[in-house]
Amino acid sequence: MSAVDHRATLRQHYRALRRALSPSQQTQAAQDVVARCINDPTFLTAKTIAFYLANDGEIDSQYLLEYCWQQGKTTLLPLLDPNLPGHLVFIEHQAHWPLTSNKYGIAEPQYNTDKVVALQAIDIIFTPLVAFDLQGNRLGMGGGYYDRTLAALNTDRHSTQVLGLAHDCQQADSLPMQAWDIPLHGIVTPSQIFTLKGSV
Ligand SMILES: Nc1nc2c(c(=O)[nH]1)N(C=O)[C@@H](CNc1ccc(C(=O)N[C@@H](CCC(=O)O)C(=O)O)cc1)CN2
Ligand SMILES: Nc1ncnc2c1ncn2[C@@H]1O[C@H](COP(=O)(O)OP(=O)(O)OP(=O)(O)O)[C@@H](O)[C@H]1O
Repeated sequence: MSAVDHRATLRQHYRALRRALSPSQQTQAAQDVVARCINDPTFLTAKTIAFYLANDGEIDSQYLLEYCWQQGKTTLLPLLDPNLPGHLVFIEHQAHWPLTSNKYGIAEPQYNTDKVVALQAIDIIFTPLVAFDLQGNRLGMGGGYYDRTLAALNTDRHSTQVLGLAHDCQQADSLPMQAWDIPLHGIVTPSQIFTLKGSV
């Protein structure tokens, strides 16, 4: 089986696992993630945090987002970059600000250059993922959006922490790595926070 086929098979497997979670399991998982984060020093000191709006059984970051609103943090959501196909921009989003649906049916903020935040100015980027391993490999939906966008962090000096947010059932023993993959600094699941080698 080619590497691409293998990734496609893995995607199907882990997407089915997360979609099989019941609404009450999803709610519990989303609440547990808040409990894990609110004692974490990286999270506590972060002022600007990028989230995503859950799709396809992904762990829901809405409670964590709402907690950040209460704490007065600057919260961001990804938007498919209208100027650079295949890339994301991170846009400020606060309670009740309008959202529209993108081509995948995922809600996203409206494009507004005044609200775009540069990658290096973000303290934590929570990424959605299909599967992760403890080497920091991330298997996403296959669009390459996060890898292309986060590639800028490979070269620049920065303190941005890229953290996967995932259900425990999305943990794989070992995922195939691609040359362009951007390793995660950590992974937050309902049961624990994994801090990986190389993070600050
Ligand atoms: N919640 C969330 N937001 C996100 C991402 C994500 O993975 N999750 N993305 C992470 O990069 C970007 C969008 N990437 C995506 C890539 C593929 C599909 C997807 O559903 N593909 C379908 C086919 C959909 C179609 O073409 O109409 C599929 O593979 O079944 C969704 C999002 C930006 N926003
Ligand atoms: N830095 C990059 N530069 C150019 N192309 C890239 C880059 N990163 C990824 N790609 C392209 O994107 C395609 C999808 O990549 P990959 O399967 O790793 O996506 P993914 O991480 O699963 O998706 P996503 O980040 O959207 O959740 C790859 O076939 C690759 O050609």
